[in-house]
Amino acid sequence: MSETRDYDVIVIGAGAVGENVADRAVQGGMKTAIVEAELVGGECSYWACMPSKTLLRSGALLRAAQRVGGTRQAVTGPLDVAAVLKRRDDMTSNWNDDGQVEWLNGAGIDLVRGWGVITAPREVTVTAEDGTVTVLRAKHAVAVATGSAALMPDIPGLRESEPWSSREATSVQRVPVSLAILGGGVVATEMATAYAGFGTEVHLIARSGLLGGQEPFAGEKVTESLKKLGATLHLDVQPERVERTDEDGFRIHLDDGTVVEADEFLVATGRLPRTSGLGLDAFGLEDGAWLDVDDSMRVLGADGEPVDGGWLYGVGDVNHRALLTHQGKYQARAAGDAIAARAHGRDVSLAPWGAFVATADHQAVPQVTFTDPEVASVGLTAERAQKAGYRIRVVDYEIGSVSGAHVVADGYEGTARMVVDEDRKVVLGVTFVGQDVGELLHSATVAVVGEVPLERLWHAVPSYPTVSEVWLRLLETYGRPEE
Ligand SMILES: Cc1cc2nc3c(=O)[nH]c(=O)nc-3n(C[C@H](O)[C@H](O)[C@H](O)COP(=O)(O)OP(=O)(O)OC[C@H]3O[C@@H](n4cnc5c(N)ncnc54)[C@H](O)[C@@H]3O)c2cc1C
Ligand SMILES: NC(=O)c1ccc[n+]([C@@H]2O[C@H](COP(=O)([O-])OP(=O)(O)OC[C@H]3O[C@@H](n4cnc5c(N)ncnc54)[C@H](O)[C@@H]3O)[C@@H](O)[C@H]2O)c1
Repeated sequence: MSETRDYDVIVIGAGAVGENVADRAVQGGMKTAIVEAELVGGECSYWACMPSKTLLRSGALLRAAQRVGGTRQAVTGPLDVAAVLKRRDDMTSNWNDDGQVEWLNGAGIDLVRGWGVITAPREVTVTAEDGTVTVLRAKHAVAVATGSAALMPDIPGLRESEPWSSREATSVQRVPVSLAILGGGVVATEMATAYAGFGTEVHLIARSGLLGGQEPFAGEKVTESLKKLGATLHLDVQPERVERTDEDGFRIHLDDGTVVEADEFLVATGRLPRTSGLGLDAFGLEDGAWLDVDDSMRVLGADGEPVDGGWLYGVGDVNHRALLTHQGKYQARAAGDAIAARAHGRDVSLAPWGAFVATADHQAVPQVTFTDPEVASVGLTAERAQKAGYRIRVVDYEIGSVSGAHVVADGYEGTARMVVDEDRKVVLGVTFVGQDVGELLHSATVAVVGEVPLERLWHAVPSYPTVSEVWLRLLETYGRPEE
């Protein structure tokens, strides 16, 4: 026997993204249910952003204190790793989602716990852990916000050796003496920074340089800093095979002949979409593939048209546009509002920068990588801008030469890059690398999204003495455009 319930909108996946789709739909007058198989709050709250940033924060502060005369003398002890883990446990509410469920209740969203599968157009069948089956029918839309999972590459012996994914690395209860990490991306570099700060012997194994896709100096500076933190870097190599040691550790054979041994092995080689077994193949979509969507997040079929008349949405990691919480939540606001507007028969324009579209996904995505130094970037790198056909000029400035940076840290080291569209005299992209630059990023995002002309940016005066004065230095280095 199964119960059937009717809604306007059903959201599958109660991560940060699904929660926001549901919230906007409810605010648009839609009766909405959200389906969740694990914890309400999803990856970000329990195994990604929040625990990882908490694991990084204490080490970052300790090092920041050691860079300032006066506190350097006062703060002399090592990190209290147990206290760091305790703070992380508090941040994840000990992997209990009561608080988030309370938020759903307050927002007027019905929670249905269990595994959701799309069993017919606008119909989701949910099987709870105890076997209870509930059939949910939506009058208007089903939004898939099922996120992504860690990708395990095909390396002989890797899967059988049961390495860590980001889930184990962020929820660790006993820090290992040694840790090997595979990957040169965001998860790998952040976790290498966190664990090196804990005193773990870290081996980072990457098939190329670090933080590919960012401006080259970002990866170079993070490489230097990881070495300073005591990590051993194995760059431009691949594991050939992996085996367990008699001591229950890992032995990783690299293709340059090096053998790395470590107590734990974190694989951080990207993500896979959580779309397998969701029932999407019945609508002509490939099972287990990323979802292709339009700017209002309607899932598109192979013909480039919204699937089955347009009731199916794909929001957040699952559409592979930008695997970031803030960008997924931005998509969610657009999708939730578009769903409600369409349900009310209102026109939903897909024109750029409107209320129902996630235009910024295309070339104005901000991201902070919380390594030490932090890497904060938005928009296009010089390489991407050139590939996109822009006529550009690149302006670099050493952040350490800014007075505000001298105050923040003795011998502050960092670099800023501004990529300018020479035809329109607007900023296409900005990258800051340095201590605490994450908090500087939103100024760049406003400049890029607002397409603020450089001549007007000269009138946006950064306060003295803050690190933000790097904006003035970038503009001065570029030269004042003539009227
Ligand atoms: C280690 C790490 C650190 C990160 N740090 C940052 C950061 O600092 N900043 C940032 O912006 N991004 C960060 N990210 C990326 C961020 O975590 C993701 O972009 C974000 O979690 C995506 O949200 P989502 O709601 O799309 O998916 P998820 O958070 O994965 O939520 C999807 C939910 O759907 C549920 N689900 C899946 N299938 C079903 C089904 N069939 N039925 C019912 N429920 C289902 C899952 O249980 C899950 O709760 C990090 C990622 C990792 C791995
Ligand atoms: N601070 C943040 O914003 C933050 C933090 C962590 C994760 N994230 C998000 O989570 C997503 C996943 O992070 P990630 O670090 O796993 O992915 P990533 O795409 O950033 O990096 C993957 C790395 O693995 C390497 N790789 C891929 N396949 C490989 C293979 N077969 N063998 C060896 N190396 C291989 C790549 O060269 C790359 O260096 C990212 O897209 C990121 O946006 C964001």
